[in-house]
Amino acid sequence: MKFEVLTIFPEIIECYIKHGVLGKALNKGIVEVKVYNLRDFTSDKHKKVDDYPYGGGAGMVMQIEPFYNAIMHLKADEKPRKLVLLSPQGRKFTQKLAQKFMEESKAMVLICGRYEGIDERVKAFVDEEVSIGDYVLSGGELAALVIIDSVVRLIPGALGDELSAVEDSFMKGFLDYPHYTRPEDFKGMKVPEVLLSGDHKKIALWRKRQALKNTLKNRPDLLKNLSPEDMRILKELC
Ligand SMILES: Nc1cc(-c2ccc3ccn(Cc4ccc(CN5CCCC5)cc4)c3c2)n[nH]1
Repeated sequence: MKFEVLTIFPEIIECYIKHGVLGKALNKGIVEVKVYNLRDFTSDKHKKVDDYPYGGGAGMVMQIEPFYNAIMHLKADEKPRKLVLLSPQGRKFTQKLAQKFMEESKAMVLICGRYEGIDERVKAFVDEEVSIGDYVLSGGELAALVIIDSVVRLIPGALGDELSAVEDSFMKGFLDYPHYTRPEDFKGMKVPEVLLSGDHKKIALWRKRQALKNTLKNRPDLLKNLSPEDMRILKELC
């Protein structure tokens, strides 16, 4: 899968993608990330990318021309790609949308604005407008990285054999169970006995109960379409 990122801060993207799972996926050739500096698609000597908003108002707005020039440059190879604009006003990004992007797109262009946003006319050239949450970031780059990271985790082989995105809690529809590792006793804080029992059936049931308990407490909105077994466990918790 190929990601092409349009931004005025390429370093933000370039720095992050070198590390962890993403870095490994890049080294394995499972993923390719190309970052383009929008200033390279300006036509003035000052490489201007923003201007005052028509109609007045605080802050600056990013001009359409650098976005248009960059998008036309990418489209010159006539390869299919999904163009995604990051914005506070976009469609909410979820694990389900990450799965859809991974399944449907061979290549994605992630368009990152800054300042108070970008000229509305850029939207005529994009396929999706996406928000990663109901809060205002300083620009689209962090949102782009969230999308790249969560989509790459879903690519078969990206996580290596020892990990699996399928186990990620949001894939199962509720929150994760608690995790513990050595030491067994840290200043009197002990690991739950069941996890030391070696009884895998009991451990699995304990984990399911804990996951449902966490979900009931923090994200009851996720508790729909439960299996009869999960519903039975949930009823015991109430
Ligand atoms: N999920 C998510 C995505 C983003 C995001 C994505 C792209 C850009 C480009 C610029 N900004 C900063 C920014 C600052 C202020 C406004 C305008 N105000 C917002 C609320 C009232 C009016 C808009 C935009 C971005 C933010 N933020 N959060």
